[in-house]
Amino acid sequence: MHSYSLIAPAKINLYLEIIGDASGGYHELAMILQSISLADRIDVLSTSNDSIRVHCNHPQVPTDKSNLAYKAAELMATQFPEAFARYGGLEISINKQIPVAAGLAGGSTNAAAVLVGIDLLWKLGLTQSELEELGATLGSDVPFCVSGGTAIATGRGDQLAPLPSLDNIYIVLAKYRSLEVSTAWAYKTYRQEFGNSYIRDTNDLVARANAVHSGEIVKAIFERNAAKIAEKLHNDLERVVLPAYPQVLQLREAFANEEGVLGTMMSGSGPTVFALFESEQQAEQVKLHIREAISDEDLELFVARTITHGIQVASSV
Ligand SMILES: C[C@](O)(CO)[C@H](O)COP(=O)(O)OP(=O)(O)OC[C@H]1O[C@@H](n2ccc(N)nc2=O)[C@H](O)[C@@H]1O
Ligand SMILES: Nc1ncnc2c1ncn2[C@@H]1O[C@H](COP(=O)(O)OP(=O)(O)OP(=O)(O)O)[C@@H](O)[C@H]1O
Repeated sequence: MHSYSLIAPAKINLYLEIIGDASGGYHELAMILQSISLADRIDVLSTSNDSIRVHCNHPQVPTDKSNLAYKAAELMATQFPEAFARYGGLEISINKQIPVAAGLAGGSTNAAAVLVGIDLLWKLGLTQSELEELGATLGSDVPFCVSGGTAIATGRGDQLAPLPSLDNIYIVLAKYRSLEVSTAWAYKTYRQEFGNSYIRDTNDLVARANAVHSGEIVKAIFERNAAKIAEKLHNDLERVVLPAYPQVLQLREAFANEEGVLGTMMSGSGPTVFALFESEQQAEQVKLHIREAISDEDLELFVARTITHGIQVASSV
């Protein structure tokens, strides 16, 4: 095989609680991550030269060494120099459907797809946990993007425990195209404003267990009860992003006033806001209403659904 075409799904955060400081300027988290059907397509191709090249159909995405997909390929070339020498260079094409800098792990899922694609292309036979470990060196969201589905993520977001998979909960996602929120800014501002309220002694296991409130949403996930899950959505980063970005707050309020919305929340560090629905029809209807209510061409709206997997192979040649 000389090329693999992969599907790289976005994620939403059903739950994000900041528990404390971790090392290296990161924060210790308790999260629930969920893969969704909104996805990019990544083609990974072996070439006869010895270089790595990235192409993307989206003008906002860099194609140089700063692209996370490039970094993933470079990491594999460094980790497996013999395979790199044997199989030659790599050409990576990104067909971007996931909005950029949106809090949906767009770059992270591209990197995860490149790790999976190169593993197959070079017949390395890496395990899922080996791929996740490599992914963690590229970014906190990358390990989840490899396996996907529904999972609890702790540590800096890279320690994963799978949850029962949630299929076919419908979602509307809303994002202003030109609005970007820096993830580093969101965490730094949270630390400055609320840092003294989280658990500092991270070795105190009882204090930590009491501090994490994710128990109820986890129970609702085990029951596969969409309405209960939607009631327990939570994201600590809303405390800094909503006051600083009135447009994100406006979207949160717009969804909250719509009929059929089970629950609404900002994803990750934003600025995407999502809402959950029992049916596709309700989701489509609310998408239409929001489009009418906020007649701004900068607003992007998508209907998606929860899915049970991360990176998947679409085809190989
Ligand atoms: C907001 C989320 O998307 C929620 O899933 C993630 O926590 C962020 O994941 P990511 O974009 O893959 O993050 P990284 O590329 O690892 O880190 C970007 C920046 O976010 C901050 N960061 C990230 C993760 C974490 N647990 N604590 C942090 O403080 C750090 O300042 C870091 O420099
Ligand atoms: N493959 C990629 N796809 C999208 N953006 C990329 C990629 N590689 C690098 N970037 C850069 O990373 C920045 C963040 O984009 P990305 O779409 O990954 O954010 P995000 O969805 O907020 O990620 P997360 O939810 O993991 O914090 C962009 O502004 C872009 O310049």
